[in-house]
Amino acid sequence: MRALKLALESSKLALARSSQAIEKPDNNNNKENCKLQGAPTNYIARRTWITTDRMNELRRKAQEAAKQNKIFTIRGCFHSVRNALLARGWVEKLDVHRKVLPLGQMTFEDLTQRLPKRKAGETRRQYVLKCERNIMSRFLEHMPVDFLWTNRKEKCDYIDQAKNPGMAINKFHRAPFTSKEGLCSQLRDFHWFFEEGMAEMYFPRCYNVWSPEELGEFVDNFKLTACVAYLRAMLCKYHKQGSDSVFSPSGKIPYSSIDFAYKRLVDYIDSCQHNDIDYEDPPKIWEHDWDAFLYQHQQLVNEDARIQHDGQRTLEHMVKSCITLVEKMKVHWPQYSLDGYQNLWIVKPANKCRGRGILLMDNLKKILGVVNPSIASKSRYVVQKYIERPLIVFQTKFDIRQWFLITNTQPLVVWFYRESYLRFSSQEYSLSNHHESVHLTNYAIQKKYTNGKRDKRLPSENMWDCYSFQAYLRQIGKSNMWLDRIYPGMRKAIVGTMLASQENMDRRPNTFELFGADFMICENFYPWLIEINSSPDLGATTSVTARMCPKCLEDVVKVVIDRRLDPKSDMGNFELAYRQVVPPTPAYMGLNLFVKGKQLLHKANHGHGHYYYQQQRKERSLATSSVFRQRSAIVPAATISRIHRAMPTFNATEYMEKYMVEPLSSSRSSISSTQPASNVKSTTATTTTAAVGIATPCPYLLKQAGRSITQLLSVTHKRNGTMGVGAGAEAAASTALPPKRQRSCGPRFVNQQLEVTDKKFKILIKNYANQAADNLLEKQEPPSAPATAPVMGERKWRSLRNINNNNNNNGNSSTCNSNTATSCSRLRAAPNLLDSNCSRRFARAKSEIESSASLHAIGRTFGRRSYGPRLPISISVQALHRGEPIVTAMKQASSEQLQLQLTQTQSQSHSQSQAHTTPPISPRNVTLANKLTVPALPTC
Ligand SMILES: Nc1ncnc2c1ncn2[C@@H]1O[C@H](COP(=O)(O)OP(=O)(O)OP(=O)(O)O)[C@@H](O)[C@H]1O
Repeated sequence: MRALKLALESSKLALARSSQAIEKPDNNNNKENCKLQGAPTNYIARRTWITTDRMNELRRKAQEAAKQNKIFTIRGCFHSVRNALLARGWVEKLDVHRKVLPLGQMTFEDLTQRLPKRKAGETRRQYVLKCERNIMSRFLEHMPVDFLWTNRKEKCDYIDQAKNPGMAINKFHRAPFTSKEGLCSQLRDFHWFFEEGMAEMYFPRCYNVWSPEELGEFVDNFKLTACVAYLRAMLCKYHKQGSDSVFSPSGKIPYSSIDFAYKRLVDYIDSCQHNDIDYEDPPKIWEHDWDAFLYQHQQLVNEDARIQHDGQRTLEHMVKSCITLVEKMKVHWPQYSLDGYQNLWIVKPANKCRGRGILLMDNLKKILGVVNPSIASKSRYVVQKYIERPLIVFQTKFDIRQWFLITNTQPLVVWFYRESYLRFSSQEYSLSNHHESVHLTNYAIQKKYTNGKRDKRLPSENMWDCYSFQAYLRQIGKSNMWLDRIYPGMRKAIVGTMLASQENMDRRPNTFELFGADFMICENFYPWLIEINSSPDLGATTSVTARMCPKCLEDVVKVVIDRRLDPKSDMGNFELAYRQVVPPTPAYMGLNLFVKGKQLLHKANHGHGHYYYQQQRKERSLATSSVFRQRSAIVPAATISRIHRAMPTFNATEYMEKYMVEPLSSSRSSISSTQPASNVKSTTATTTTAAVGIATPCPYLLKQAGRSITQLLSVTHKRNGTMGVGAGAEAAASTALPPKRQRSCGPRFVNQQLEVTDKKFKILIKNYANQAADNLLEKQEPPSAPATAPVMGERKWRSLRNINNNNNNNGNSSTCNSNTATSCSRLRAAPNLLDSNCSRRFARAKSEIESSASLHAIGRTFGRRSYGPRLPISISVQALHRGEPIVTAMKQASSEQLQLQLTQTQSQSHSQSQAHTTPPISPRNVTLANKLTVPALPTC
């Protein structure tokens, strides 16, 4: 700082000295002085206006500006900014004069030579002002700039700013949301930044398809969107044009396509409600099935083909089910409002602007051909869902350009401009014509086309300011929509984007930037963010922009300059949208906190750490290099996982399986082999058969046993009921768990059911008979036939199992079957028990988990499908409160406790077992039963 101050002092001294050089000859007449200084005679003759008086005046002005830190530089034609600054006493240092002359050697000639030439049409006054600005700028040659307005980012500017921290600059070095790619990745995790009423986001789902992972996600989403679109298109046609327009005995599209789409949506809803958590084998859909379906969708939507129907089946039931399903889908498909029937996507080059290279596509194969060509190409793309149902004004599409200003990133300060303007396309909106003149509304594209046949009320220059739009909204009876939905929606989206990107922006002070965001309005008047531009077009291209742009620039100066001096000064049309409150840092308590550690080296390293590291890096870079990606023709998920294999990963399930299941199964074998033969012999013939099963346990057997239990236990799925069209479709959404957060943003839905189930748990117990349990079972309980398996566990298990559908069963004694009737009545009679079955079961299940140290528990991520084998005993507890840790891993079973439990089980079951002809269902017992009924598997 001291050095910096010294440098500033010396440059100010130089400025004073240079002024002395001019002051000396000022005592005599101009001509002589100029001769003395070596200025040509005709020079003065030509420019009689440059008197030494005037020169001294300019010098004093420059000196004053330097003293007050009011030196600015503008790159580009931002006349409004220049004029606004000049009006505030600032002096411009032209960008061309970057330290041409050595410090302190400025002569009269230096100041007056090489002045700009007079342009044609320039008045004398304008020219004089221009020359004076030029001369003043020369006075300031060695002075640091205090305010830089530039239209391009240059490294040297940020170096200058580092030297002179007081310098304000109008560009952030890093603003990742300004590229399509950056915006997409910044908003990926937006849900972490959601703030009720402050930061909300409507951003059409978008994928950086150069990344194999996101490409896979896009493909999945494309397919699912096609399923939704197919059912919607079918229903829409059915209702509008009648069944004959959709169904026909000679239809090209097989009827099974409806079933196909229906099942995919049911699966999706199941997944959103976490009902798929214990699916062992999710249905495999082959690529050729998808290809066929996507083709059928195209046929239905674009070619007006019909669905084959023999007329024997009634359509009403199917249509009803589809309507119910689509309604349910709305809850779990946040971007439902922007989807249409065509499944249109917009493919954008990641780093281009002005609409260059943008394509509209609805064919998956073609999209993949563009974004993932077989020949390696440098261009990257993002694929975004096209808003098929935008709000259109007089049948014409438009978007809104909205300015906002960021004046600080840490803490975040966002200013929102109250005015905005609309940009119309030159042709009427149509989904059958995918031409850019219809669908891309940016000015750079539309200026290439003459306006087509459109409503006369539309502006010929294809622009409206927000006031005209508000007048239009009043005309159509939606006057409140601007203030209630559109304007606050845009504001929240901007704040949300900034919060999501804050960490990746510069932290430098005195930096601000004006951004231009593009929004599209949906039919329901919600604004959807399309893009944010870092250098918005501020040229006066139309009468609308000619009025608004200079005003906006002036207002920026008001916020950035005037507010520094007076916080209450006028801010023009800018309003403060967000000012982050930073919590105070707690006082330092004198704790000496430090992290101590040692570098971990790979075991097989043997001192070749660097080599090993290099190898790893090579593998990783190969796996992620574009060439590799191109070669690997990334479509199926399997390929993607192959690419990622090189990456170091940690799979908790695998880890636990490795360290917990294997020793268990091996010890299980040893236990079985050491089992006293007398036990086996003393039992009946059936039990002998069962004993064989026990004597030869294997992971396969255990897995099979576990699977059947899982299938039995996952009652909440009601999967069988929902698989077919119209069969119990309601059940799919009956399990009211919080829906999965979508990675792309959209409207937030409030579901009544979700609120109700906040306090519920769904507990699924899967018993894979762990070592201790087996031990006990084998020692204490004589192996019995499945028909005589103990009963006690059933009640317990049922209580756990039925927790989720308590709402339906509550108070309904018919749900208690003959086995549980006793327990139900007993529970009802007990005065201290909780009011409802639900709470009783919940309480019992919870206490059971808490008290049971013998159970292994494993927490699972929401919504992930489980493919791999499970732990010996696992409890999957879904805490319905989102974000709550699901289940913590519990310790290995203590054999005493298990023994105790099982002894109870046996004693109770023994008395009841005779009464039942069917085997009672209990997790533990079923496992045992499975083991017993499978005498010997070939794989064992
Ligand atoms: N998801 C979308 N749905 C509907 N229309 C869209 C979508 N994305 C973009 N558009 C249309 O395409 C136009 C150009 O899109 P975008 O702004 O992303 O491209 P660009 O090349 O960055 O243009 P510019 O640099 O002029 O802002 C938008 O003005 C809008 O009309």
